[in-house]
Amino acid sequence: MADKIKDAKIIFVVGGPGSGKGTQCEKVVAKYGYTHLSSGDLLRAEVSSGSERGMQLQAIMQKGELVPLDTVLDMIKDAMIAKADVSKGFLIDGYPREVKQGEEFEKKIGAPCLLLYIDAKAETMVMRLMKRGETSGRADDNEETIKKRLDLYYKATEPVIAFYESRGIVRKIDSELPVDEVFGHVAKAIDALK
Ligand SMILES: Nc1ccn([C@@H]2O[C@H](COP(=O)(O)OP(=O)(O)OP(=O)(O)O)[C@@H](O)[C@H]2O)c(=O)n1
Ligand SMILES: Nc1nc2c(ncn2[C@@H]2O[C@H](COP(=O)(O)OP(=O)(O)O)[C@@H](O)[C@H]2O)c(=O)[nH]1
Ligand SMILES: [Mg+2]
Repeated sequence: MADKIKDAKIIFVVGGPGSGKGTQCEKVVAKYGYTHLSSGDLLRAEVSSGSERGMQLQAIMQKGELVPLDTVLDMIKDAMIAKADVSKGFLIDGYPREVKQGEEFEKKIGAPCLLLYIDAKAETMVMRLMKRGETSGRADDNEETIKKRLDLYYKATEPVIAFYESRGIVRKIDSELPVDEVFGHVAKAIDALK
């Protein structure tokens, strides 16, 4: 299976909750035709299915905690295999959430060629999420859960960026700018890939 995906580019999209990962990924899909896999969306789809597993996931997500590593990784892997024949590249959005998740991904699937670090200030992220919460219907877009997601991001996910920085594949993107300007920088990072 892993050989099928071997030649496709793998891009990790990492940033805090509400930093704009999903927004930028959509634009990358439109311009480059890459496959966007949001780990959060995959989990929410499982929740919507009403399965037993979905109900367990919902309880974890509502608290802003991390779902067990194997669960998310299996979902990502299955989604990648399903697209392997047609995809030139994969945007892995919202994963890895902790260094261990990155290590397991590489063991089971492959190495990323780029990590897009979507960076916004904490207060910006909170503001965006509160706004998104007015219409998103997401059980975790509320003040209390947002705070927990942010705390966990700084504690568990930021170390992921340092881990890949030592490999020279991190591109830090200032996500305080207007969406199209942010995308300009994202596109530059992708164009630089060979
Ligand atoms: N690799 C992942 C991705 C998501 N989650 C769970 O799913 C929730 C929502 O994830 P996601 O959609 O990625 O949300 P955020 O990054 O917080 O924000 P977003 O839409 O806003 O990217 C997380 O809080 C977490 O409980 C997880 O455990 N592990
Ligand atoms: N002003 C501004 N808002 C943004 C930008 N990017 C995303 N948003 C808004 O911020 C919210 C969170 O964005 P989203 O892409 O869902 O972030 P994610 O949680 O990182 O996936 C959404 O409501 C977006 O409309 C940006 O560059 N500028
Ligand atoms: Mg998102």
